[in-house]
This record gives sequence, C-alpha cells and structure tokens, in this order.
Amino acid sequence: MAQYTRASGFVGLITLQNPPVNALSAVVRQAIVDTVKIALSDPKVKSVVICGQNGNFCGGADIKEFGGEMTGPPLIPMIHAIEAANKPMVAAIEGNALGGGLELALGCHYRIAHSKARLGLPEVTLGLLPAAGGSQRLPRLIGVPDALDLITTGRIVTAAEALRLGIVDQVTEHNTVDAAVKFALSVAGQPLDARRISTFPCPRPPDSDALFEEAMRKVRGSARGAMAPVACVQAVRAAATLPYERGMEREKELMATLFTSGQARALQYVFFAQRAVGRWSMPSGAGWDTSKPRPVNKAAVIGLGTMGRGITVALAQTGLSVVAIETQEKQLMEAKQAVTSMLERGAKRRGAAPALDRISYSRNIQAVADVDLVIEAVFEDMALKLEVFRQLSAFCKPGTLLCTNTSALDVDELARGTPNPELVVGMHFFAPAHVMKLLEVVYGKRSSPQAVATAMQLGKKMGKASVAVGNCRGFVGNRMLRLYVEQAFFLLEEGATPELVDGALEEFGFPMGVFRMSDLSGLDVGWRTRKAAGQAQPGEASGQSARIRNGSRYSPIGDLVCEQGRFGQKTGRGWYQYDKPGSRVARSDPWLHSFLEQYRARHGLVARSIDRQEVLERCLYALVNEGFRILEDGIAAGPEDIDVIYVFGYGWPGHRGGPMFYASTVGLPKVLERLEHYHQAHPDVPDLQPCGLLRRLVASGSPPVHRWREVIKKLHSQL
Ligand SMILES: CCC/C=C/C(=O)SCCNC(=O)CCNC(=O)[C@H](O)C(C)(C)COP(=O)([O-])OP(=O)([O-])OC[C@H]1O[C@@H](n2cnc3c(N)ncnc32)[C@H](O)[C@@H]1OP(=O)([O-])[O-]
Repeated sequence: MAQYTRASGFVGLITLQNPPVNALSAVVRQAIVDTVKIALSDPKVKSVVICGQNGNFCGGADIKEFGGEMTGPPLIPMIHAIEAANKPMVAAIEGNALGGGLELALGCHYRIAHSKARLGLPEVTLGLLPAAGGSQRLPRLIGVPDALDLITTGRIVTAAEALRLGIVDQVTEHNTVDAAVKFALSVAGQPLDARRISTFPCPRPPDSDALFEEAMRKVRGSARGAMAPVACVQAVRAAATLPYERGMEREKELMATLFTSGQARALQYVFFAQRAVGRWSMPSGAGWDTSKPRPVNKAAVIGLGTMGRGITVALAQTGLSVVAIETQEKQLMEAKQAVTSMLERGAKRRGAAPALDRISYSRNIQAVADVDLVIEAVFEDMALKLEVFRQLSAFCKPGTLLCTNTSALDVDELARGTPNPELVVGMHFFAPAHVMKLLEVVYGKRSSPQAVATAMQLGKKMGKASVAVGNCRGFVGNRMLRLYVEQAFFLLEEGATPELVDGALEEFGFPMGVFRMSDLSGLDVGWRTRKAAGQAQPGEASGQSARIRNGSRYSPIGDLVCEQGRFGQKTGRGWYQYDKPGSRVARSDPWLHSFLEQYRARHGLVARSIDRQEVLERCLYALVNEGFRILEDGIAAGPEDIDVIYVFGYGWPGHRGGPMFYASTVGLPKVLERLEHYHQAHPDVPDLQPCGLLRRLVASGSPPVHRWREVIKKLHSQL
C-alpha cells in the first residue's frame, strides 16, 4: 500500500509501503493512484513527494505477479497521471530505484537521490524490457548511447553516476525525504512543461543508424539467443525515431512478445532460484534459519596459484583483512605483484581505492594464528592438502574454520585428518575466483551447520551465488559435467566432429561448446585426473577392451589427443588449431578430422550421420539425468540449487533457466522417453539409464519444478 501524509504544511508525502523492496504490486499501484488523486485535489498541497518506507524507494514491478492474471491499475497510465500533474511531483530516492521503480521516478518532474542510492532498469535480466515508458523516457532524458548501455545490460548505477548522466537532479548525503520536501517547496508553483520527459525530443546522435546497428551486433553476439536484449535495442530505436505515443505502442508490442516467450519465465525462475538457494538446508534438517554464522574479520589464503590469488582479491574486496601465504619466496613475490595489479584494475573500474593494505603476505604458515577462517588453495593433491590441514590444526586458534578450495577431492577424508572435523567445509570457487559468481559450499558428514552458515555468509558477502551441496565426487557441477563431456566424446566416436557438437551447444546458448571450452581450460587437466584414476592408459590399443573401463563404455579419444601434446589453446593445438600458442581464435583442424577417421577405422567404428538434435539430447539429457540422481542422493536440496550452479558457474544460458528447469519445459515424459531410447541404443553406458526420481516424477504427473521438493522429500522419508 502507500501512506499519505502532509509535510511542512504544503507538501503531500506519498510513502510506498510493501516490504521488503516496496515492489509495485496491484495494491501498491491502486494506493498510488488514490493518494496522487488526494494530493492533487487538496488545495493546500503545492507539491508532492513520493518516497519508499524503510530507506528503500522501489524495487520495481512485483515479479511474483507476472505469472498470474493482471489485476489493479496498470503502471503506464498511473505514471502518465503523475507526469501530467499540475503540481511538482518529486521522487525521493533512497536505497533502490529499479525497473518500474525508476520508471515511476522518471514520471516525476524531479528526482532527488541519496548518495548511497542505486538506480537502474534491470528488466533485461528478467527477460523483459522497461515497458512502463522507461525505454522511451530514459533516452529522451540522457541520450541514446547511455540509455542503450543501461537498458540493454540492466547495469545498476550509483547516485553519483546517475547525477552525471542526468537521471537525477540532486544528490544528498542527508535525509533524502527532508531534502526532497525542501526542494518540492522551492519549486512549488513553477511551470512544469519543461519537466515532462515524455514531451522531450529524443536527442538523435548524428550517426544513429550505425549506432543502432553496432548495438544490435553487440547484443546479438553476447545474448546467445536471448530475446530481451534485442528487444531493448529495438525499443530504444523506437524512442529515437518515432513520436512518443508511437514509441510507447512499439514498447508495448515488444513487451507482449517477451512476456509470452518462455525466456522471461526462465529468467524470473532464475531470479527466485538465486534467492531460494540462500535458504539452504542439510540432510539433518539444520539450515539457514537455525544456524548462526560466526563472525569473520580476518581470513588466510594458503597457496597463491591462480585460484589462491583470485580468492585473496575477492576477500580483500569484501573488506576482510587477509593473510596470503605461499611458502616459496619467488612464487610469493609473483603472487603479490599479480594480486596488486588485479586489485588496482578492479578499483579503477569501480572508481574506488584498491584494498592493498588489507593484505599481508607471508611465507610462514604460522601467520594463520589469529585468523577466523582459512581457505586452503594448494595443488589438488590429497596428501599435500592433508599435510596443510595438519599444520593448520596445530597453528590456528581454536574454532578457526578450515575451508578447502577443491573441485573434486573428498572433503570427509580431509576432515578426518583434523582433530575438529566439524570445522571443515569445502569452498569450491570457479576461476577466476574474483570474477566468477558461483561458489559451491560443500558440507561433509561431520561439518557443523555453523561452519556451513559461516561459509555461506562469507560467499554472500563476496557477492557470490553460494550454494550448499553435499560431498561426493565432483560435487554437483563437475559430477554432472562429466556425463555431458563423456557424451560429446562418444559422439565423436560415432561420426560427429568437434565443430558439429560445439555448434549445436553454442546455438542452444552456451558461450562455448564442450571442445572449445576444453581447449580454453586445457585438455591436460582432465587427462591427469583420468591417469590418476587408472582410466587413461598409454598407447594406441585397439579393439573392444580399449574402450571399456569397469564394464562401461569409455572413450580414450581425449587421452590420445593429449599424447600428441595437444593441450588446447596454450599449446596452439587441441580439438582445434590456433595461430600460435595462447591465441583464442579456434580454427578447424584437418589433422583432427583425419585422426578421428583413423581412430574409428582402428576400432571398427562406422561413422554415421548425427544431427544437432541428437547432440543436444545426448549431452543435455545425460547431464539432467545426473542432476536427478544428485537430487535423489540428497547432494543438492532442490532443483534450484542445481540450476543456479549451472547458470552462474557453467555458462548454461539463463534464458533457458538451468538444466532442471529446462527439463521441466521440455516435458519430463519426453526426457524420460529419450533417455530410455538412448540407453537402449547404448546399453554399455549405464549412466544413460533414467534415474528413479525422474521416473517417479513422471509417474506422479510431472509436477512443475517448484513442486519437485515435495516428491523428493517423500522419497527420502521412505528410504
Ligand atoms: C510493465 C512492467 C515494467 C516493469 C518491470 C519491472 O519493474 S521488473 C522488476 C525490476 N526490478 C528488479 O529487477 C529488481 C529485483 N530485485 C533486486 O534486484 C533485489 O531484490 C534488490 C536489489 C531490490 C534488493 O536486494 P536484497 O539483497 O536486499 O534483497 P533480495 O534480493 O534478497 O530480495 C528480498 C526479497 O524481495 C523479493 N523481491 C525483490 N525484488 C522483487 C520484486 N521486484 N518483485 C517481487 N519480489 C521481489 C525477493 O524475491 C526476496 O524475497 P524472499 O526470497 O525474501 O521471499
């Protein structure tokens, strides 16, 4: 709702009241319409201020209402009525003015913001565009290039930037509502014609056609099939080329297409999934609501390779004191230099001072003595990690949380090597750790809920999408990925090329297909793991046994490519060829194609024609099937956890909502039928056998994804 009061005798004060973010629900919109009417018809009121309660202006349209039938007064006429008012309307912006919230403010004649306010039109991140006039008013106010930037990216700006761009008229360090009331009194009675943004001509840059073409090329390149960024460019172009009313019609048409596209539904699911993973739970029932995190003011990072450096930067940027430890002098000096330049670059981008003095460097592990939490990021080697943990247990003060940054090692085994296993958790960061948004917080059998709560809270402070998951080989992300990559290898054996597989996956929306990604991250990483596990065997063995491990189909193709010294971009050769080592432009490699032909001939495999549909079904359904197994095993608490991991850590396109959401949109019966089909065709790949949970969900009528938790709970209670 919205409260109406009078301030300083002559100012009508409308306060939006819809905690926590004052979203514009039907009730709030109705209350705004009613209170604006009261204010405008009260002869004593000379001007009006609109603000939000609890220091938060407005988080935009109520996203929860998007799924249902539209009720209450629509936003567009409501904002028009505000703009058409014959008394000055002033927005007092504290906290957030986002989406419909900023559009409401743009309907006002003046905008006063607190210095800590954040403003933006993030609709594109929800698969939409600013369709309450935002796409038409913002370019008229700040010009086409800046409006294009903000609307197509959804970038949020600070009050200082908003002032520089001309979005707000004044920024205050003091009480924003008081400042706005004072301002409203000062402009009472002044003409308003020049303050109605919809009447402004849209400033047209001289080379606007080229500008829009460039903007379109840019969004098409990065959107990977997402419709909203393209529609945003089209809407801004309408603002620049059409009269306001026609522009509004275009905005409406474009919005209607997006609203019913399915992509918006997927992205909105991701928005709520991101929040749902914060309400984590462990199989014991302990969770976010029952476990209090310990305060963390000082942390240590052990091992300053690529991961350790990124983690150090991320911690320092969060405001923590960090002790960065590396035993070798040369590596320590190199790491210090790298961390300093990463912090300086980040600070320059944000226009802030680099947090250099928060970090102290040491070669001595005893420097951990007074820290609250340690993140160990040494080489992925169990014996080495066990030794580090033994030393940490000796030198840390009691109660220090011991976290291991590992992508695959057994957190329970590490915990068993310490006297306080309840203090041990995994923190699986993704490279580069100061950039990538995902963090898997891995709880072992003995990890205390408090330790998990502390790691989850630290992840949140670092701005990560943090997901609590159970301990198993590869945790959630890499455990599922193995099946996806394996299918891609099998497809090569059966007749596909890296170009075909990557093309299908990139068309689906991944930034890179399996093979381009593998070239980027280095083929040798997986090869080393497979050798350690006894899977990769040297030589060119042929015949059935060369492609079987533990009774299941195995493809040695990746191992053979590695034996040629082809490790990907860093060696200039991998699944593709590159101009020189380190180059990023992948080109088709005839060597690889003839290698595949020889390989098939040696193994008696006859290449068949494979289409993109099969590539998608084999790779994606195998991945999804493992996702169901992970849910069945209780490693992830719900489908949202898996989807957040894949969208934020593995390049899964957000407009497809994550693998589990995607499966629900394909239809679970279809996913089940295709898995059955492929399992029948490949009985030597047991992983293709549909998971019991998938069968159960189909048998219970394929409920929507938000109801899967009920089925999973029931399943676990019967075990
Ligand atoms: C014609 C249409 C044109 C206009 C379109 C739009 O405006 S589209 C909208 C454009 N606007 C945006 O895209 C802004 C979306 N919102 C945000 O980015 C952030 O919430 C924030 C920055 C406002 C606050 O961050 P923070 O870390 O302080 O808090 P938090 O993120 O944890 O959220 C707290 C709770 O509020 C909930 N909730 C939040 N917003 C909305 C909403 N609009 N609606 C409903 N609910 C919303 C959220 O789910 C959570 O609920 P839970 O889990 O407790 O049950």
